[in-house]
Amino acid sequence: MTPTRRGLAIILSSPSGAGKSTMARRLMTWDPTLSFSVSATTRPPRPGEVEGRDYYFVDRETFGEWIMQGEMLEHAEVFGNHYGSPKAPVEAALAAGRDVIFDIDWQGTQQLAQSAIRGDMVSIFILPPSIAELERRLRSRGQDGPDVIAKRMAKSEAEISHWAEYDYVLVNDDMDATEMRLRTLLEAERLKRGRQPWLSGFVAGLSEEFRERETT
Ligand SMILES: Nc1nc2c(ncn2[C@@H]2O[C@H](COP(=O)(O)OP(=O)(O)O)[C@@H](O)[C@H]2O)c(=O)[nH]1
Ligand SMILES: Nc1ncnc2c1ncn2[C@@H]1O[C@H](COP(=O)(O)OP(=O)(O)O)[C@@H](O)[C@H]1O
Repeated sequence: MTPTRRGLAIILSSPSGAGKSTMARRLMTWDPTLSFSVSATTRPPRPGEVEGRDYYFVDRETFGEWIMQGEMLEHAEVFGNHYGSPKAPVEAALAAGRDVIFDIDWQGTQQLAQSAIRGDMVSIFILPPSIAELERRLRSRGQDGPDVIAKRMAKSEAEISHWAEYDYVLVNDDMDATEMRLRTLLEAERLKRGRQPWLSGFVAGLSEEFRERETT
């Protein structure tokens, strides 16, 4: 069956540690039809990260080749490593009508806003409730050493300075509340673009209920 609509690109950005990966995971549990754009990176895997699920971990040479071959939708250097979104899986998902979540920085977001998918994208910036809490979250994640954490904290002000370039900005104070805000936002964006396939079935059910009332 030919899909009637293209999928929506949903961009999540934030300073490191504000909670965007957590929110991306929660949204995908809530709506399993969401697809995740698995980025390629030259940074080493963290404990527990899985190749092909969290990232494609590649060396600099391979990363450079992918760019040369035009296989990246966007790419950027962040914290001294290269990161980029492989084009083919994203295009396949969007063409099949699946919405795709991106966990990328402001540089990648700017590039996507100039790309062919710009008409079908919504960008969301996630702020921490405070800088002290941001640092606490980076430490409590327990996956980076003090030098890496210091580097990320040092870059967070510059990352935050791009907040106004996004369609929406959320403060991630309470996890459940932030997830609910994201769900509402996504539902509203889908509705706005006629992307709520379940609704026609739901309204058909209401009509059925009317008919049943008329006959009783
Ligand atoms: N432009 C771009 N940025 C990315 C991509 N993948 C990850 N990033 C960003 O790179 C930064 C570092 O990511 P990561 O090393 O996973 O650290 P974390 O943000 O602390 O979990 C974050 O701001 C990510 O959003 C990508 O494919 N493209
Ligand atoms: N609202 C929140 N309150 C408390 N801790 C949070 C909240 N959101 C995320 N965290 C925790 O903060 C840490 C960093 O979150 P993560 O999603 O990895 O951030 P990012 O992907 O933005 O770097 C994780 O340990 C996560 O469980």
